[in-house]
Amino acid sequence: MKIAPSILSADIANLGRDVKRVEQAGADYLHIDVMDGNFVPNLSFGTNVVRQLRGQSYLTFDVHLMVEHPESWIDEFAAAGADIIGVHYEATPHIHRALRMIHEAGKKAELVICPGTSVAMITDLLSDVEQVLVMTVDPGFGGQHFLPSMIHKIKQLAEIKAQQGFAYEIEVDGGINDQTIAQCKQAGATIAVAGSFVYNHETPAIQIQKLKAV
Ligand SMILES: O=C(CO)[C@@H](O)[C@H](O)COP(=O)(O)O
Ligand SMILES: [Fe+2]
Repeated sequence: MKIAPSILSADIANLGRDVKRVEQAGADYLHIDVMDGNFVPNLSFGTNVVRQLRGQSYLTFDVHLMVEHPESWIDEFAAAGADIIGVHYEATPHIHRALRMIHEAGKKAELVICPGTSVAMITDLLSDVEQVLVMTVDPGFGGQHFLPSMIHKIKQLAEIKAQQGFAYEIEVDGGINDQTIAQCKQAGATIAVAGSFVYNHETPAIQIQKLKAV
């Protein structure tokens, strides 16, 4: 599986150093959580953080937009250096337009679903995305417990992918550690985001190796 450390749990006063640490440890993506205080009850990073880190890292930037009306932000995050832009199904009545805008900006489109959204709601969109992100916690905070009841969605997405011949990656985000990642992998997930498991440890590289070993 690809590993995408989430900088939400990094030491923000030493963000550049913490990004280098996971880059050198073999991380595949860098997961950047963008929160607007409306769609989720928290604030995090803006375009300036993406732009500054872009100058320092060759990792694929996986930008998870937890903002209302993500259409207003797609071009700005694309210009700042995002490689993959994730938009929540629940964040806009015009999700198809948002996904199209990501492609028009030359980036990979990711569709994200909250725990309360079923796969049935997004089947008409699956041919239009490079990545689907199944939230395995309620979005907004790091360090929450994994919701095992989300596993069936990963299985459903993996089945549809095989049946229809789609190539989307299946990403999981929230409460991922060296135990829960195994369940996700078995269900068909191909990318795992991990924040607190990686960064709430004095040696993030050891944590990444543990995840990669699964
Ligand atoms: O999108 C989010 C939270 O809303 C995540 O990307 C978190 O950053 C994951 O943190 P952990 O659950 O791995 O600590
Ligand atoms: Fe995230």
